[in-house]
Amino acid sequence: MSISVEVPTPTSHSDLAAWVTRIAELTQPDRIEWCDGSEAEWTRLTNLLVEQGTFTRLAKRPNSFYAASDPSDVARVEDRTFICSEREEDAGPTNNWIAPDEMRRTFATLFKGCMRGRTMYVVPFCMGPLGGNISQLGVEITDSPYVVVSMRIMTRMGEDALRLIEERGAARKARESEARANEGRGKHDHEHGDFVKAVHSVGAPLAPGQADVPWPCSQTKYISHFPETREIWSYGSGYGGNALLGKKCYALRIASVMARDEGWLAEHMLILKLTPPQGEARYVAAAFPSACGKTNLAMLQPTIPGWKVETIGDDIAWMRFGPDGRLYAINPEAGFFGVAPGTGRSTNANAIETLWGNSIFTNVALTDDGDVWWEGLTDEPPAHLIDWKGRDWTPDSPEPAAHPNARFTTPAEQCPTIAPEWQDPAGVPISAILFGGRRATAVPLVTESFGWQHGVFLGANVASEKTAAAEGKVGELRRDPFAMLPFCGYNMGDYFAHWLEIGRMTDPEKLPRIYYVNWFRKDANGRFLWPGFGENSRVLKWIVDRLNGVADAVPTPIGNLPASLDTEGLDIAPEDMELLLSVDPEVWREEAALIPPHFETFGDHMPKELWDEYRALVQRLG
Ligand SMILES: Nc1nc2c(ncn2[C@@H]2O[C@H](COP(=O)(O)OP(=O)(O)OP(=O)(O)O)[C@@H](O)[C@H]2O)c(=O)[nH]1
Ligand SMILES: O=C([O-])CC(=O)C(=O)O
Ligand SMILES: [Mn+2]
Repeated sequence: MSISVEVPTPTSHSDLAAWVTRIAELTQPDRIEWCDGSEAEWTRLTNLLVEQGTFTRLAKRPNSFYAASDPSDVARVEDRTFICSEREEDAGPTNNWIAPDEMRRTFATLFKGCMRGRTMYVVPFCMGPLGGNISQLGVEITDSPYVVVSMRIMTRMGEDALRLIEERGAARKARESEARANEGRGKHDHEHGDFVKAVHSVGAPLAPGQADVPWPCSQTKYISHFPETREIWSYGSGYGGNALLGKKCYALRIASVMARDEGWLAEHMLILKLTPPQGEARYVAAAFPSACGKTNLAMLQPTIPGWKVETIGDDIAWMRFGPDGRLYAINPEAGFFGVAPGTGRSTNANAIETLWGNSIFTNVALTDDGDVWWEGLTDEPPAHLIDWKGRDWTPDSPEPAAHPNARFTTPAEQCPTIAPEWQDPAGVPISAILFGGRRATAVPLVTESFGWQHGVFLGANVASEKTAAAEGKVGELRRDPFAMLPFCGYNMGDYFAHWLEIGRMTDPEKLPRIYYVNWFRKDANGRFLWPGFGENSRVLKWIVDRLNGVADAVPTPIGNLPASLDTEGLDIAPEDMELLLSVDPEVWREEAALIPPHFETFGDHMPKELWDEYRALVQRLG
């Protein structure tokens, strides 16, 4: 195949140049641009997006934009997400699988000419601080300028990342020629190339003269991952979780495979720093399913006096053992792609402060004076809005003004609580790991695991009521082990085994302690029993006090519960508090009965240790 435009290849990295040329020949764009990540490029592309009608410039927020997606392209599409491993068994029972050869044949047709009439952007990026040991490199090719500007907020994108890819390439070449000189003595490592290759198209080629739409996308969607070759191919969607390929596709699905192979962890976790009034700062990581409170907890404003929370990350953590045998975490992202609805001054003032400018708002509502609004931003809605579907909206309108999965894209460095060490390439040492989900019943406010293996058992059993972050019915209870169900790039049974293996890689004393939390318990009338948000600091305090050996716990069949929680100044009925910190053996026998069918889906990939934990739980429940 040939292409009528010249393919610029301003790089010394020959594999990268060859790959870009190959993709251009396949997709046939009208123009090709290499992104440098500069301010000038941002200005040019945001202006272009305004001209095309994708963006509306916000009069009230500097350098900020409103975008409304096609109404069919608002969330991750889990049933169109594929792990294309060589063996179906390696994708496991929780992932959709298509054989890599078959997927490649499909893509050879689907991507053929799919960028006609559009510009193909080449976006080099780094996940994690530039040059850091835990950081990883990638290049996304995309035909969406919305994706380019979003990637500039969410990753370290452009010139610097390209230079790192070129340096890696040069270093590899030097290693290879040395190995050749030593004639096979320097045996080759299994090399995966110097960067992850990610191809994205909205799947909406334009015929000559055909007018574009504000949000091009396709009814045909594929979000595909090739774990063995560390490649990502995404077609048909412009929505963040499907299209910003550094995020879920790379930093979770591909990175989880790298982490399995290399002895580290790539997790759907926030990272926060907690400093008690007197005493040492602690770092905590927490995994909750999508739209279950990670961003909120990461930016929490403690209601207990003297305690301070600072933010390292709100969605993804990469953790590796440091030289001292402790687990160190980095946030591989540079921005927040957060749920807008429910974010307001009373729930997450720090997020609101972060959003002062330089931000993109997708599927929120537009105010008459050129600002954005969503349910929960203010107590009183404005008298008139343009809703996310572009219609006039008043408080009497039957539908919400913002889509429930409306999102903001904003630079992490703008967060008032961002920790000074958030970009430390060495990461921060993790003292505690929290799991949780939305559970209206049964699950206490906080439970401490008996140890690492029991903690892995708790993680493997995470269940949550479904949210709007993915297509499907909201509210249904589903298992979401480690909050990684949609994000684990390999067999989840093997993933559980990997977590157990991590626990054997260091001195048990140096491992983080594992907790299970639930902010979402409801009473018979459907009202949340726990006030949540800033009050969650009371739970964090108990956890830190436990780490420091100064708080008591009561053993129960499911784990250790607080003997008491600091509720000073909290307006909560004693009977509610009692329910929040209770374990009903009858209810838990029913809960336990749901575990075997869940574990059985993993067949002989399910580690024996977790079955042991199940049997021990049943025995404790009597
Ligand atoms: N009741 C209650 N709701 C909460 C609490 N914390 C967060 N939420 C709600 O959870 C929803 C989304 O939470 P986020 O923090 O944005 O979710 P996330 O886990 O970061 O989600 P992703 O970005 O999708 O991975 C919002 O509707 C919040 O109002 C809490 O402590 N109590
Ligand atoms: O990927 C997205 O669309 C946003 C996100 O964090 C999630 O769904 O967990
Ligand atoms: Mn997420």
